[in-house]
Amino acid sequence: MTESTGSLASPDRLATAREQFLCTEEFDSGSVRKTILASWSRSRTHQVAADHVVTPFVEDPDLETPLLQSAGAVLDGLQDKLSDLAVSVVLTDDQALVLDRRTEDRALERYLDGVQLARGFSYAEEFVGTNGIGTALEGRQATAVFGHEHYAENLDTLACAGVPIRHPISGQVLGLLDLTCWRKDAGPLLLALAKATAHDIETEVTNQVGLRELSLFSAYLRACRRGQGIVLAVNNDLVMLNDHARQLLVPEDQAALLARAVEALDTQSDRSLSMDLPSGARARLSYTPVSSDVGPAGGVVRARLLQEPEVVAARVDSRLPVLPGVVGTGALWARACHSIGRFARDRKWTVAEGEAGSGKLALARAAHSAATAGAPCEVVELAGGGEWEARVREALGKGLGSVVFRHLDALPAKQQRALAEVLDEARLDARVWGVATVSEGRQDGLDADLMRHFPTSVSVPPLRHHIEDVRALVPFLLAQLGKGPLLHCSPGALQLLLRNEWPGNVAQLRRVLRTVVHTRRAGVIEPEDLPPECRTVVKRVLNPLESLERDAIVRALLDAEGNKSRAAHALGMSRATIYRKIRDYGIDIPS
Ligand SMILES: Nc1ncnc2c1ncn2[C@@H]1O[C@H](COP(=O)(O)OP(=O)(O)OP(=O)(O)O)[C@@H](O)[C@H]1O
Repeated sequence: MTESTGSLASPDRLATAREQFLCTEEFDSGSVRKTILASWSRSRTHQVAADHVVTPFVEDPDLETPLLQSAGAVLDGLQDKLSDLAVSVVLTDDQALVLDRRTEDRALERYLDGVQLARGFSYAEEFVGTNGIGTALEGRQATAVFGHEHYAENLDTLACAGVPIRHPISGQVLGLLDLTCWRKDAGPLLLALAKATAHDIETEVTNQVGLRELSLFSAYLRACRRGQGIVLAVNNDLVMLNDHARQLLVPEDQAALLARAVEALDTQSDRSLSMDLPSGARARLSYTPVSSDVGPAGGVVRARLLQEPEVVAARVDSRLPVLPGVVGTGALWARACHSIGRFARDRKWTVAEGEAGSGKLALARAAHSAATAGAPCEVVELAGGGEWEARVREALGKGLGSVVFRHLDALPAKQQRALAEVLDEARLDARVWGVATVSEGRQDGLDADLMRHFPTSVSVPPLRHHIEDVRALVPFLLAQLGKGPLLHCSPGALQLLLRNEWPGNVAQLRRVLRTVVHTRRAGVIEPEDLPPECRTVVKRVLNPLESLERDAIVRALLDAEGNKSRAAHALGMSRATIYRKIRDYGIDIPS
């Protein structure tokens, strides 16, 4: 629904009402349309300047988006038709960042440059106040703003009509089409033309989505025809599963495989990996990205179950106690505990593979304690070179207990062969259990002779794949840090911890809690006690310089109660820079 523009008051009445609103005086609210009045109030809350436009600038906006590709031909056509008129055609992303602007009229073009309605600038309502772009996106509906209805004074000679563009399947707003002209030339046709153009772009998006999905579907069918295995195809809007996937995988396994496939979408490269599934199956996956004439279309995963069928059938009961010294009942974590516990009991040498800090060593120790309490557990660190051979011989020489070969993948190829020889010579019997920890995705590159000694493997899930275990990990780790019954988390703080991606896994959570216990020794941990990294949602591990910068921005934003301009000022940064960095670091602080 769009509010009628027939109810527009005369420019003078509107100008007076705006002046009075800005001076917080009594004014004739009947002369201002409801949507505009609501937007003026929001603009005031955002403390937008009413006498000029200063808005964030992004130097290199992403111009490779599907929306821009779909809109190109439509914008070219409209630009041709409007070539004799003083009308500017603007396309923004869903955050009101201007991606494209076409203006044939030189005077209008100069004016728009002056008010920063140009590529790379944001026209979000929180920066510019009431305007056809930001206000339409805020209300998620077609909106025209005429003359003095604009919040910022120097937009009052303009009229603009913005129409959100939606994804044909998900309905998600992808961006916005705006037409801007001089106020004196504007009429109801402006909004009608903007709506028709946005509709044409949506039709193009539909065609292109169709092309992408057709490419994905063809790749999926090719993979299905190639064999009897499990095949899944995914993109951000769509999931396809073949019959084998439905018959061989229980729903939890399907969900775990899909989660892996969706993560792989970001990489756009072929990948092969093995993973344990919640049901007890172990699967070997190969992921192939699919592209189409109009860009990336998604990816196809082919999977093969490696585990014996009877083992697959043995489901893990998540109510069973986990191993000693570790906590968590999330399906994938429980699966890893179950497998490694069984391998330790059966003395089957094992590789524990997983991301840094995910708990590989903790699991190895726990499995050792469960299987052979009282016997020694020797951990031999293989990263960083050094005299590992003597330590390995000494550990094996005890002839019982467990030996953890930590960071086995850090050993150069030649030394991996040397280790295989040491293990051959040792002629160990079933009293010794060996377990090696390796980084995610590195198992395949290990020396084949060495791998003969490690016939089984376990994937240790990253914390984000059993995030529910944060609830159990927090009290457990606090107790380890000596604060057991003294400290606990408030629901708000726990919520923040549960929302984090934890690229550094449990080790990162432990580090965070260690920081917290330095400042709060007893009582309740509140959100403000948590360090800045808990306010961000970022999927990669930041380097030290990036972490420092992120922390400084989070602190400045907290000090400024979420006000980005004040935070930017305090840090001596431009608003454009802080705006970009907030996006890059996934910082989430409500104003
Ligand atoms: N489920 C768990 N329950 C209790 N503590 C855990 C759990 N998972 C991990 N931890 C703790 O998290 C920290 C990191 O775990 P650990 O050292 O085992 O990780 P890792 O995968 O071996 O790391 P890296 O590959 O970096 O050496 C340790 O303090 C460990 O005790």
